[in-house]
Amino acid sequence: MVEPGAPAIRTRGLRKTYRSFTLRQVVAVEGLDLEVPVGGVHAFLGPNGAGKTTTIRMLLGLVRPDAGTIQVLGHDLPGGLEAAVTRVGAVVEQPKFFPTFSGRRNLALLARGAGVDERRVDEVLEHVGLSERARDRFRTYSLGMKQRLAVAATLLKDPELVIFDEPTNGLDPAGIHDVRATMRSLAEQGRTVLVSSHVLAEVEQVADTVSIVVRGRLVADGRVADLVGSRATSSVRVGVAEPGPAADALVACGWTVVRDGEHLLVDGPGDASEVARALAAARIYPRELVPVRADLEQVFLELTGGPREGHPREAGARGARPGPAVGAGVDA
Ligand SMILES: Nc1ncnc2c1ncn2[C@@H]1O[C@H](COP(=O)(O)OP(=O)(O)OP(=O)(O)O)[C@@H](O)[C@H]1O
Repeated sequence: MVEPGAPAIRTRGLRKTYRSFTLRQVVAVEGLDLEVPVGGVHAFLGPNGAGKTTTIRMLLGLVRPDAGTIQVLGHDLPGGLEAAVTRVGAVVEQPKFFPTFSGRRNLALLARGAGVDERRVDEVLEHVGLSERARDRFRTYSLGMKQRLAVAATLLKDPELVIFDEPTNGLDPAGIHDVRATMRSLAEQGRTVLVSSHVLAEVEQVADTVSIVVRGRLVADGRVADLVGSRATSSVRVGVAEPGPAADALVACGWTVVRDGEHLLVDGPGDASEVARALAAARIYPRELVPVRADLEQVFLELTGGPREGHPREAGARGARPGPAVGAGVDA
């Protein structure tokens, strides 16, 4: 057991540098303080190259840090590595399964090797929703099923902490959905799940808490709901019969307005009632006025330095499809 109140993972001042091919020093992780609470799904987010995989490899004792401390389930690494890893399951890369053996037979072999009762094999297959296909050959599985078999393999030893590194890479929407559901159900059983990703939309729906890293440093952490509520600005979606005059009235208030057909997306007002007042003053009465909650992606873009150029989905207020800009300080 982790001592009450202690996190499942705690790192302090973690640092790792590599030498590149040209002997240039690459700082992968720089003074990282990561804290993952016990229970629930914790998303470890960052753009490509932010140092997520390196951190996970340090947590699993696969890479040696240059500096800093690591505690996993209350065990100090590297001394407590053995005690820690027996309580941790990790899905870090495509595991090697025998292609011509069934999923069940592959797991039975792993169970035997790990000294785990073979009855557990059927439990874990059931858990990841593979019971019906358990006797089919591994090579006939879809990518999502292969990924679920990998999760099942890590569950054989009944780990308290399950770590996924980019688990949805290469999966189709159905596969992504399945992996997400598996993570959620692991958390509901009281386990701690750490999942790294650079695809925010995929983890936002499943994560309770989050740490965001950029260039090896922590830039934000906390509950997803708190982070979204505190960091990103919200906007208001307005439906009006005559968007033109309405946009003029709203822009005159100093707000940013993006037009999307008969809707306007307004950034800047404190809440929807300010928009209603401004429109009423111009004798315009909207048929729809909806606050648009900011999402984790918006927070992420704010923290990681903004959108990639020329990518409309990331280039402005969420909720507005790119539309003609109609106001000063327009965001399209
Ligand atoms: N073995 C290595 N040798 C040299 N540089 C490395 C090595 N492994 C990682 N790096 C570099 O360290 C930095 C962090 O890489 P890392 O794979 O940890 O990031 P990441 O956040 O997992 O990225 P991604 O989302 O693309 O998987 C990158 O600049 C990467 O090129």
